[in-house]
Amino acid sequence: MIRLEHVTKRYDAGGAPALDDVTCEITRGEFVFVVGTSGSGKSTLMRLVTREVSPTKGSVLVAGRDLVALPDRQVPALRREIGVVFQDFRLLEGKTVYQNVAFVLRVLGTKRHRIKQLVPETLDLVGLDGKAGRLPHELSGGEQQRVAIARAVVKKPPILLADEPTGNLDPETSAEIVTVLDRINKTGTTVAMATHDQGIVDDFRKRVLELSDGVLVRDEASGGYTRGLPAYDETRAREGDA
Ligand SMILES: Nc1ncnc2c1ncn2[C@@H]1O[C@H](COP(=O)(O)OP(=O)(O)OP(=O)(O)O)[C@@H](O)[C@H]1O
Repeated sequence: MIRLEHVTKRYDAGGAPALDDVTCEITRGEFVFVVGTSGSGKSTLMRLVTREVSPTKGSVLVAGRDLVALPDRQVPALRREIGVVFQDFRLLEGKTVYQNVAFVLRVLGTKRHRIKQLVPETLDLVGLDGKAGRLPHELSGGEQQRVAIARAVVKKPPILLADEPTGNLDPETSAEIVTVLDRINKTGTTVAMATHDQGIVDDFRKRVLELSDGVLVRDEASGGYTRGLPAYDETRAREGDA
């Protein structure tokens, strides 16, 4: 679904690379945390996937497209396949929750009856049923982030990128937001979430990609598990039954 091959990104010619020879693959349906200290390259990785920036070297493949070769006129079609959530919720302040989410579909030219179906369904998915008529300033931070998530996924994109989505939230609300992302992942959406929050990474055992000064230094399932372990567990369970 997302593949980076030997990707180097330099914003300034001759400067230190924001990403340095990164190769990784996120397959369809995965949920991956992208971790690393501030400035390690997490946002750059996300921006490469949406083609906000292009690699200095290497290739980026997203949903079957080679983004280096992709003509500019096809970038909007690429972005229709990707929902994005940020740390600051970026809601339209004068519009209600419903209008914020419906706006995306209006821009895409979705038929009115379909909008009337999709918006409530999506508000329900993110746990905002009953809040459709509220304005953003009448919501808590966690609720505002749920609106932003609803807006990102209402067009049913196969990929959801979340860049520090819990950066402005307390630990309990952060866990609720990641639970919402996990629920969306379980509907089949591939999710990549950049975070500094070690507590979240520890609590939600997912694959972790760790960047350090632009270098991919870790790529593993969280909690010390390897991706082979579930099969081993099944064997143990059978032995336990016998
Ligand atoms: N538009 C830009 N122009 C120049 N340098 C940039 C630009 N964007 C990012 N950088 C640099 O690239 C490096 C990686 O930045 P990036 O934003 O990808 O890191 P990050 O891990 O997302 O950090 P944070 O957690 O603080 O958001 C940093 O050294 C940063 O200063």
